[in-house]
Amino acid sequence: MARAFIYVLDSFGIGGAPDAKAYGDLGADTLGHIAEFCAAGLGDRAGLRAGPLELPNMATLGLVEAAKLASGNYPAAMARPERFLGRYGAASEVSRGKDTPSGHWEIAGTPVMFDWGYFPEGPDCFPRELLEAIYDRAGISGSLGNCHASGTEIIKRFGQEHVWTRRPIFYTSTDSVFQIAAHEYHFGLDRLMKLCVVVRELTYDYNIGRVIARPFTGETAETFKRTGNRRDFSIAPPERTLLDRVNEAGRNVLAVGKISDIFAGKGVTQLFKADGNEALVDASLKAIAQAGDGDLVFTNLVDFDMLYGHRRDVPGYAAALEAFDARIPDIAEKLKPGDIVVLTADHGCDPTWRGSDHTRERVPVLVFGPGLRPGSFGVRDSYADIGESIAAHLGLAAGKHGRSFL
Ligand SMILES: O=P(O)(O)O[C@H]1O[C@H](CO)[C@@H](O)[C@H]1O
Ligand SMILES: [Mn+2]
Ligand SMILES: [Mn+2]
Repeated sequence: MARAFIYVLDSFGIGGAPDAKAYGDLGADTLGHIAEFCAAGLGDRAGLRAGPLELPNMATLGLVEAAKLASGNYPAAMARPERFLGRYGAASEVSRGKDTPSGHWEIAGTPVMFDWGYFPEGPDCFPRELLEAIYDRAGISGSLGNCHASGTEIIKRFGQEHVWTRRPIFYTSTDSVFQIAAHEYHFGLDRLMKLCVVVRELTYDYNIGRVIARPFTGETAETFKRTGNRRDFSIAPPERTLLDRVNEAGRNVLAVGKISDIFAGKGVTQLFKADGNEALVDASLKAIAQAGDGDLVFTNLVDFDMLYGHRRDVPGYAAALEAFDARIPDIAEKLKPGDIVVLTADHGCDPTWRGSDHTRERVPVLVFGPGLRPGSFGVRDSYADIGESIAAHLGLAAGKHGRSFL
């Protein structure tokens, strides 16, 4: 029996990317800064959490050692275990984008060696001819926003006008994304999804990685709230990924959360949708219970990034890490001989950093399973080593990128 379970803690970087400076991210360190803030009493929030960051299970799997390998520093005030229950290391990203698809595809053995298209900073960031084509094809009279923005801020700013005019809110970020916020009832969820399909079609020529539907509810700037009905319309990965390779070998890929969207459905056998980290972990446990010999369960935990990293919310991020850490025994309990679990991340999103975008960082790679020999495999040059290690574990032929550390 050999099965593999990947959990991507979306945006859980551990600093130290060798090329961080080129991204304006020199010194960014998601874990390091959260630990530092918590140690200084800046991670407290009444009713949520207090004190130094405590991640006892991930620490036992090698997290603090991985952080030291990646950034040169131990995270502040975190306990350092003497014995480890997992194999650990850190990995740098070779893909040029510090975005979700680039990170996930590289984890799945397929780095992105081309440049994505981006929309420039400043007002009217979308080309006029693209907007005209969208209005024409979708039958809408115009749009609001049309700038770089944080998704929660922009619905506060334009939500009311959107409800009055029914014009969708268009915005982007330093990622290769075209995001569309619209009210679930006043605009309509189905209408938003159809609009995204049109925009997806029209943005292939601009080499845009994702069109993202960001539905929200509420009636005032104070009560507007994004819902769990977000959907990502991604372009397909440029080459076969680990998911296709598992699939072509006649095995199943069980995709939990955003994974299927991120891979444009390619190689996915079965989809498990859930909203929020807790429900996503529950869904992953169901997937694990169903997984057979040779199967892959691939889970994305989006809250770290969407609710806390982009929102620059240190206590929120710390509490979410602590909550996930407490679920690790639930995962460990489900393991059978021959199973391996990989905990990793797709990029950083340091909640102490300027702005609201992702940060270029190394990521932790924590591997555990019955009978797996503990110890360090050092800093890997590419996330692709993760995909190759899983491929080797599942008995698949070697791929084009990366080397197994198992
Ligand atoms: O600010 P919100 O809407 O959460 O957007 C963020 O989410 C996008 C996709 O993950 C990123 O590109 C960033 O813009
Ligand atoms: Mn991400
Ligand atoms: Mn993000």
